[in-house]
Amino acid sequence: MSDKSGGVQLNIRNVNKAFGATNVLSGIDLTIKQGEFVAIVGRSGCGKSTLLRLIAGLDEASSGAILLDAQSIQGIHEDTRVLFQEHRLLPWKKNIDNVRIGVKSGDKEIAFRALQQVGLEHKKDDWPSVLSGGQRQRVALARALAGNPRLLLLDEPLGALDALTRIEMQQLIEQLWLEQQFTVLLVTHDVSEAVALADRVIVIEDGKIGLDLKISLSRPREHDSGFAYFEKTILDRLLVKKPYEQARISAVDAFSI
Ligand SMILES: Nc1ncnc2c1ncn2[C@@H]1O[C@H](COP(=O)(O)OP(=O)(O)OP(=O)(O)O)[C@@H](O)[C@H]1O
Repeated sequence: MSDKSGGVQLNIRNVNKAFGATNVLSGIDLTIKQGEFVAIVGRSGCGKSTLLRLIAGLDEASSGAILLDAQSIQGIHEDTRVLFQEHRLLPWKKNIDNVRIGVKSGDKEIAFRALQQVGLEHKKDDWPSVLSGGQRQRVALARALAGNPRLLLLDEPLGALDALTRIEMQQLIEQLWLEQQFTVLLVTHDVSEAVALADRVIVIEDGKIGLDLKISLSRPREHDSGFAYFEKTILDRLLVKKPYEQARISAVDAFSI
C-alpha cells in the first residue's frame, strides 16, 4: 500500500489518440489539481472512455504526455484505481476476497475496513451472486478503496443502477472523497450527476474539450436554481445542433419568410 496521502495532480498535455486513420482525441490539454473532482461528459462516442483509459495506463496516447505528479505514466500506476460500469467481481471469490485483490499485501484487515467504508462488512463472507446490483458495485468500490488510491477513475460506475441506489452511491462517493481527498475523474452520461458531484465539468466534443465549467456551488448540493443553471448550461452545450441540422433549419426559415 502506498504511504503517500491525498490526491495526485494530473497533467494532460496535447494528447492525441487515433485508432487507425480515425482521430478520437485531438490536442487534449487539461490540468487537474490534487484532490479535485472532475466530471467528463459528452455525446456517445466523443472519446470520454478513451481518455479515461489513457489516464489509467490501459492504453497509450498516439502523441502527447500524461503526467501524474509531474511523472510520465508508464502503464498502470500503483496510485490509480478504476471503477467501471460492470462490477468485474470474481464470482468464485467471496466478497472479502474480491476486495483483497485490491490490496497489494492481500491484508484481510485492510479489505475489511474498505468493506466497512461502503457499509457492507456484514456481507464479507457472502458470494457476489447473492448481492443486489448496487451492493456489488459497492464491493467493487471497496476493492478500489482498499488500494488506497490517490487517483480514482470512474467510468460510468452508476450507469446500471436504479435511480435511488444511484443517488445513494453518489452520496457515498462524495463522502469518501471528502474524507480521503483523492483526485477523481468521473465519466458520466448523467449531467445531473456531474453537477451534483464535480468541482469542474468538462464537455468533450468530437475529441476536443468544448467546455470546462467550474461548478461554484456549495456542498452538499441542493437541486435549487443554481444547480439548474449549471445543468442547463451543460445540456445546452451538449444539445447544440449539428451543422447539417443548422443548415436544414436555415433553409426552412428562408422558405417561411
Ligand atoms: N480499441 C478501439 N479500436 C478502434 N476504435 C475504438 C477503440 N476504442 C474506442 N474506439 C472508437 O473511439 C471512439 C470513442 O470511443 P469512446 O468509448 O471513448 O467513446 P465514449 O465517449 O466513451 O462513448 P460512450 O459514451 O458511448 O461510452 C468511438 O468511435 C469508438 O468506436
